[in-house]
Amino acid sequence: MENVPFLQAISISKLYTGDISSGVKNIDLNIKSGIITAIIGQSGSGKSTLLRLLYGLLSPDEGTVQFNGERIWGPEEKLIPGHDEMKMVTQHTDDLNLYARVWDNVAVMLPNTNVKIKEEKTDLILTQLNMQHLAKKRVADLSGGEKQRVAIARAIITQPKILLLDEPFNQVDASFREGLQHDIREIVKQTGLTVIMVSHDPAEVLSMADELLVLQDGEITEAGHPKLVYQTPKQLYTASLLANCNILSAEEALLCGITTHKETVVIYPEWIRINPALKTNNWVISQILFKGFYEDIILENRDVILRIINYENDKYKAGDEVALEIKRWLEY
Ligand SMILES: Nc1ncnc2c1ncn2[C@@H]1O[C@H](COP(=O)(O)OP(=O)(O)OP(=O)(O)O)[C@@H](O)[C@H]1O
Repeated sequence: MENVPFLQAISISKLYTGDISSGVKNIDLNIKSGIITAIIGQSGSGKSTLLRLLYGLLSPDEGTVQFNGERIWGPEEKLIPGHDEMKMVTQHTDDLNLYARVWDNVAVMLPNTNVKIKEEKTDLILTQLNMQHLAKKRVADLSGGEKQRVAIARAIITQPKILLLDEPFNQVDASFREGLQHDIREIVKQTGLTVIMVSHDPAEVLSMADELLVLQDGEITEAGHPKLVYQTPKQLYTASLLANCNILSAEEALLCGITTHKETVVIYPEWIRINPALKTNNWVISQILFKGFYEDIILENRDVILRIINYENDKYKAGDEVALEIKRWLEY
């Protein structure tokens, strides 16, 4: 079939108990195949609801979801909710057999028709997810992050067309999270798997996603490549979700030399630098926070506070008076 959208939501709405402030509203969506689409939004913005609607775990009140042109039926219409060609992993790993080995927990997802293929595929997926060393361990003896890897391996081994991830890295500590994110990206690249992930972690969605959807109060308010959405967010909501930005009123922005007719000015920390060549030393460093290979510097000018990133550690100290160069800003 040519030109049939891969996964499409057509004007779907789902309101819980008739409450118009919960759920999702009138969402039109085209998920492209073979890429990672990330959905980001504040807590309660409807991310999980949207994911469950796409998977068929919830029925929309209005609209339809179509996968390869066929309607996805919700739990009211289907005995076993969900879709055969999709797998969903959440932060709960309840369906793992705690007392069985990791290898068996993964292998059990495949049929017994060809034991050799079953063994090869299980070994392959454990290698792809860098967990061969865990193969013989009991799931009960694993850390939260390792259990999460097992859940992802179980989902991927059946070769679904779509993998839905609902905050799957929450249990995984920061040092292992990046490894797992990298492994999933590699699998997407190698196999053409389509991933739809929900997260509230900007670093995660910016580094993993090919396409970013921003959800606000149950509606998609922005969509696009993460770099584009980050650099030129259309809404203040998006900027404050994605960046730890400085938000100033128009009056406060005057202290940065910015004149605007809009209400609010947003300056990302990396758009500001201390420039010793400028002689207007009207900002005072109030705090320097050591962050490893960089520092967060907090500056004050009257009642206005700015946070900037400085990669030249130890060049400045609290109390220094400095001049700032603002390279870019956004107005709302
Ligand atoms: N089963 C339910 N019954 C009633 N209200 C619900 C139900 N599930 C979710 N909601 C409400 O719908 C809104 C969206 O919830 P949802 O879980 O989709 O948001 P979310 O963006 O995934 O939030 P979080 O990041 O906190 O997980 C919230 O206001 C939530 O309280």
